[in-house]
Amino acid sequence: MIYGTCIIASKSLSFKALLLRNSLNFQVNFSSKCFPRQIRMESNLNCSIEVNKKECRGALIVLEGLDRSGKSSQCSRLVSYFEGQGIHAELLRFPDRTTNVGKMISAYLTNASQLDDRAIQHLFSANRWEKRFVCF
Ligand SMILES: Cc1cn([C@H]2C[C@H](O)[C@@H](COP(=O)(O)O)O2)c(=O)[nH]c1=O
Repeated sequence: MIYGTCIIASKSLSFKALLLRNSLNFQVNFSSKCFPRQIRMESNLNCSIEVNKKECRGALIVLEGLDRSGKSSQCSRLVSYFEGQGIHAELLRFPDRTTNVGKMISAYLTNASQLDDRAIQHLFSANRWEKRFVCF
């Protein structure tokens, strides 16, 4: 059984995250203040992320939070943890400024270019589509 979790990272909430204890069989303590939300992704009783079976779809763990709330740091820690457990993990970050669309977003975010607010939101969406082969 594979579970995913969505964690809201916030500067104002205090917690100790218990991540997927039953299915992934590990516990992670986050140094920053986070609030765990929502759990289940998929039910396949023969599938455990611990054994990294090819037929498993894996778990998608999403960290959301305000700018500068520590999402990137916590993601890096999670990836390190998984790698230490011998579990393959990929870190995806959005916006991904390395792609063609990401470069346009980066220019917008650094005030190097001006874009309509609605147009930039479409670019954020397109930026995720650019990474679909990693995600699916
Ligand atoms: C991923 C994403 C980021 N953003 C904003 C939030 C941040 O201010 C900025 C990304 O900053 P960052 O690269 O330092 O994380 O882009 C959106 O407005 N929409 C989105 O979908």
